[in-house]
Amino acid sequence: MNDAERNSADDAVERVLRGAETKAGLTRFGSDVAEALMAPETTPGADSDTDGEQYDREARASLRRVGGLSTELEDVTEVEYRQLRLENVVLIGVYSQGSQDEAENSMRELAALAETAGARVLDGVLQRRPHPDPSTYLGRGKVEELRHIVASLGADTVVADTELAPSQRRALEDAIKVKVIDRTAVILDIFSQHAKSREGKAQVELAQLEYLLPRLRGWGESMSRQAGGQVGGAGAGMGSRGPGETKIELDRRRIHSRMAKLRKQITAMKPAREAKRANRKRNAVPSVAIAGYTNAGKSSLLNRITGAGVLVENALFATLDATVRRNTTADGRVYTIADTVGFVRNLPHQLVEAFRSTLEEVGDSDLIVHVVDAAHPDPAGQIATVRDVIGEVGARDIPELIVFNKADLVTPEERLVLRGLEPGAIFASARTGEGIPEVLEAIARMLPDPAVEIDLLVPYDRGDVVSTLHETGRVLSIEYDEDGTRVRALASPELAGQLEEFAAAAASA
Ligand SMILES: Nc1nc2c(ncn2[C@@H]2O[C@H](COP(=O)(O)OP(=O)(O)OP(=O)(O)O)[C@@H](O)[C@H]2O)c(=O)[nH]1
Ligand SMILES: [Mg+2]
Repeated sequence: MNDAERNSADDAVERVLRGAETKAGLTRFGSDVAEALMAPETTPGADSDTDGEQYDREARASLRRVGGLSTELEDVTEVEYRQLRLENVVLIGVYSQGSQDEAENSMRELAALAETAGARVLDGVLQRRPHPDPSTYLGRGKVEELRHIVASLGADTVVADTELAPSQRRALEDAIKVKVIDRTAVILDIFSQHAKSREGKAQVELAQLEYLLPRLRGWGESMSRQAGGQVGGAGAGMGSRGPGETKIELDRRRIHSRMAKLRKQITAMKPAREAKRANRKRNAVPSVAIAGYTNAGKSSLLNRITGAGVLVENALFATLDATVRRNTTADGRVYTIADTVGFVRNLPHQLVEAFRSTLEEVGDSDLIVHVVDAAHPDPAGQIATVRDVIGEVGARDIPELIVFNKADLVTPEERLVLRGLEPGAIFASARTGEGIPEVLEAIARMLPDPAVEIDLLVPYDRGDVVSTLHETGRVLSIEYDEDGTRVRALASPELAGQLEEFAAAAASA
């Protein structure tokens, strides 16, 4: 291990921490973090432009690209940045007997994820075996095949469809000679590009560091192995406390302290969120949460419904922060409607916390509009995944309205199948507007009614009371008397309490 190597390793961790602090949106797993994760000898910069085979490890390591590049990039716009960082990837997956369809769907989803992250997918390779190989993920023979595929396509990155153990990743990189990342890294990368709120950014950075930590150890092992080799048997004590080891300790401490700081920040943000929610509860405005699998068209549907300018992208995970809008039913009742982050199968456990803020929105809602992509190859699987997660956040008892979106893309036969799957569902298209009136009608019908029935006599100069009832209660009848407006309505207990004087007036009139 030479000085240049040590310095650039230094820079990599430096960049992760600094990049995430200053520009969370630009911290990419495909680049900065992955570089930090990588054993120095397998950095693509060392291999891609030269024939790495000609050099021994140490020589190649000395060709390794050093950190300056990413600092230069910090000034360019995100679009340019993403173009510059476009990677050419090959996907790999392992599936066991009898679940080929599922494996292929999972690969398609991984391809969509990779594209969302800004990569170009060149190919995908699936291997059928009972379990992934513990040392190289794919079996030995397939690894060799993969090496040829990667070389002939000119791919620079391989993405595995599950989470790889740090040692598997290293072994694969050694064999294939390009960067290897896993599904979790891709999702983290997307999250870091899309998190917009302070809380979202903090949650994502925390998840990134959590992911980084055990892999840092893997990296440390490879470094101390090298150090041990250099020092030899006589200096075993020194070798085991070599520079690499100390550096890892230092990085680990810095990461731990950064994580502690982030956790504190996140805890501090929670009260603000809860206050906001409590406020909504106090006003007794019913809330609707739009939930569903990623890319189902939730944001598009919300746009159609409310004309809200929520970001829509043909990319998974376009939405990372809950977006709440206000809407009214045809009969004038006000409700809030919130967009949420898309669900994904096998959500990496580090990311569950990053989802919490939007999942809470779902758990606290009065109605869940569950949007399903009608054109997806496996709608039943998607519905099941979403319902599982809904159950996990304690929202199982909340009424659910299934909307098959993208109805413009399905044939009448496919509709029949979907109808059989979910007889109560509504077919809609955020693109053509089909079914949107039915969705609005169903929301109005399924919103909970306020619980208390009240009779009021409201003086004519208190028109505000009548409009409040229209907005937050349900007006059953209305008559105009000479001494005021007589209203029979359903209202929340809170509102009924506030309007007691008018109830008394009605009773004594
Ligand atoms: N053909 C068709 N495409 C649609 C329809 N609704 C949405 N889309 C497309 O589907 C893609 C995803 O839409 P979004 O609204 O971003 O999906 P989302 O569920 O909010 O996705 P995330 O926020 O990433 O979870 C976009 O390319 C939309 O244009 C539809 O009714 N028909
Ligand atoms: Mg969205």
